[in-house]
Amino acid sequence: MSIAVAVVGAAGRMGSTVCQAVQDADGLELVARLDVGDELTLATLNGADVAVDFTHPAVTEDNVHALIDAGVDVVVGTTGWTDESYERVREHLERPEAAGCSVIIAPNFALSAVLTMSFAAKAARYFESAEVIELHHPNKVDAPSGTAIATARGIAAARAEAGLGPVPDATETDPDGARGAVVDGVHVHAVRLRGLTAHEEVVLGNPGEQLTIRTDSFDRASFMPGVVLAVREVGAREGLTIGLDQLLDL
Ligand SMILES: NC(=O)C1=CN([C@@H]2O[C@H](COP(=O)(O)OP(=O)(O)OC[C@H]3O[C@@H](n4cnc5c(N)ncnc54)[C@H](O)[C@@H]3O)[C@@H](O)[C@H]2O)C=CC1
Ligand SMILES: O=C(O)C1=N[C@H](C(=O)O)C[C@H](O)C1
Repeated sequence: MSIAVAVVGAAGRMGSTVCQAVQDADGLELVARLDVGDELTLATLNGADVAVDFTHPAVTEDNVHALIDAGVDVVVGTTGWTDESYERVREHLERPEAAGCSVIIAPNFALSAVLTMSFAAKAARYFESAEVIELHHPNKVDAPSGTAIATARGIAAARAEAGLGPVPDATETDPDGARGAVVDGVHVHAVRLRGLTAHEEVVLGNPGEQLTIRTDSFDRASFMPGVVLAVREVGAREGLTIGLDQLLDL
């Protein structure tokens, strides 16, 4: 039996690519293409088992709650999630009327990006310094990227677990924010450049040495195997899953 899939944000860069990937995937059937202005109801979802959301950070949480209310499993690639918004989804999924629904939210579905996050967290405890540089197309609406935030948080957690203190940094004056955003103590720098798609570099430093871990998504095709895997797996999971790494044997 095939899995019926609705795509929310279907007219966008990712949504349109996901529609094609679903149509090309064995055992998946595209039953609805929804975009801004469409309601998310049983009728518009057109019998979907799973809805995939690639929309906008300002609307994705509301979409997920509406999709759970409509009784479908949800796969989310949209960024902008916080501990608080994750918690609200978790609580929603625990309500009796949401029984049987599950949600996967991943800041990045590309294997190279998922491995970059994993390798960076593994390496972090061995280095005094760690910074994240993300580089994206100039149409991206949010900065830093969801992937960079997740990477920085993974590095920070590993450093804390290893008992490392703050990264060394003698900066005394930085009126214009040249040192970038600071996510859990890790500096994150965002580049927006015509010609790029989605890229990230993690730089880790010790006296006399540097480790660079880099991921490059040259094409949105890079995200599709991860999205299709999540669509296939979401029905077998319970509650909220955060990150594609949870579906891989890393
Ligand atoms: N997790 C991952 O692997 C990836 C995540 N992303 C994220 O996906 C999101 C979308 O990125 P793009 O496709 O590049 O953006 P986009 O701007 O090309 O597409 C977004 C689409 O969502 C639609 N939309 C906006 N509000 C809506 C609403 N309330 N209901 C339904 N549709 C609505 C827009 O009309 C548009 O068609 C961003 O947050 C981006 O960071 C992007 C690439 C990979
Ligand atoms: O907007 C994008 O393009 C991307 N967004 C995600 C993010 O913010 O991490 C994933 C990937 O970097 C592409």
